[in-house]
Amino acid sequence: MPIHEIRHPLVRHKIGLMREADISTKKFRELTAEIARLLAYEACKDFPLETIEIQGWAGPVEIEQIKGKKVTVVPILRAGLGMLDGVLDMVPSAKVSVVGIARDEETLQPEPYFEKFVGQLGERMALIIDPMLATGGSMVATVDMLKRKGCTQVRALVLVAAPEGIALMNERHPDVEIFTASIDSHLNEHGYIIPGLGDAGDKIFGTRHN
Ligand SMILES: O=P(O)(O)OC[C@H]1O[C@H](OP(=O)(O)OP(=O)(O)O)[C@H](O)[C@@H]1O
Ligand SMILES: O=c1cc[nH]c(=O)[nH]1
Ligand SMILES: [Mg+2]
Repeated sequence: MPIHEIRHPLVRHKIGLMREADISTKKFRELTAEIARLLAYEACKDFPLETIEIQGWAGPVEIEQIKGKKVTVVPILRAGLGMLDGVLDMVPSAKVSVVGIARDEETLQPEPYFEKFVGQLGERMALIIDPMLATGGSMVATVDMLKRKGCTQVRALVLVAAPEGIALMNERHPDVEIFTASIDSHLNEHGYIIPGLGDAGDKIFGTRHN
C-alpha cells in the first residue's frame, strides 16, 4: 500500500503550527482546512486529462480538462468535517458521502453510528478524510463500508498517521493509498498519536477532552 508523506515545505510548516499545545480553535480549524487543500491537490495528481477545443480570446484554443473523474469525498464524523471545505475547494464538483464513527475510548474499537452514501459508488473514487489515523480502526471500518457498497477506488487523506494505523491499513486494505502531512512516532497507552495533535475532534469542535 503506498503511503505518501507530503514533504512540501508549506505542509511541514503548517503541520508544525498545529502541534502547539494552546492553539486556538480558530487557528486549528484554519490549518486543518489549508492542509486538507494541499493533501487533496496531491491525491488528485494522477487524474486523467483530456484535450478539448474552446473559443479563446484570440480564436479556438485547445485546453486540458479532467476526464470525467467522478469523486465522492467521505468525511468521517466528526473530525473529518474539518477537512471538508478545504477538499471541496480543490474538487468542487465532488459529491459528499458521510460516515459517522466514534472510537470507544476504552477498547479503541470503532463504533459506526451513521452512514449516508451517494449513489453509484462503483463509478466513483472515494476520498476519505479524517485528521487522524491512529490504530486505523475507524479508517478500516470506513473502507469496509465503502467496499460493501461497491466502491473499488479509495484514497485516504489524513493530517497525521501513526505507524500502527498504517500497518493495519496495509494488512486489511493494501489497495488504499494514504496521503498524509506527517507519519508520526507511535501511539501512547490511550491510543493517541505521539507527538500528534491531541484530540482533533475536540479541537475542531471546541469540545473538551476529559
Ligand atoms: O485510528 P483510530 O484509532 O480509529 O482513531 C482515529 C479516529 O479517532 C478520532 O475520532 P473520534 O472517534 O475521537 O471521533 P470524533 O471525530 O467525533 O472526535 C479521529 O478523528 C479518527 O476518526
Ligand atoms: O491522537 C489521536 C488519536 C485519535 N483521535 C484523535 O483525535 N487524536
Ligand atoms: Mg475525537
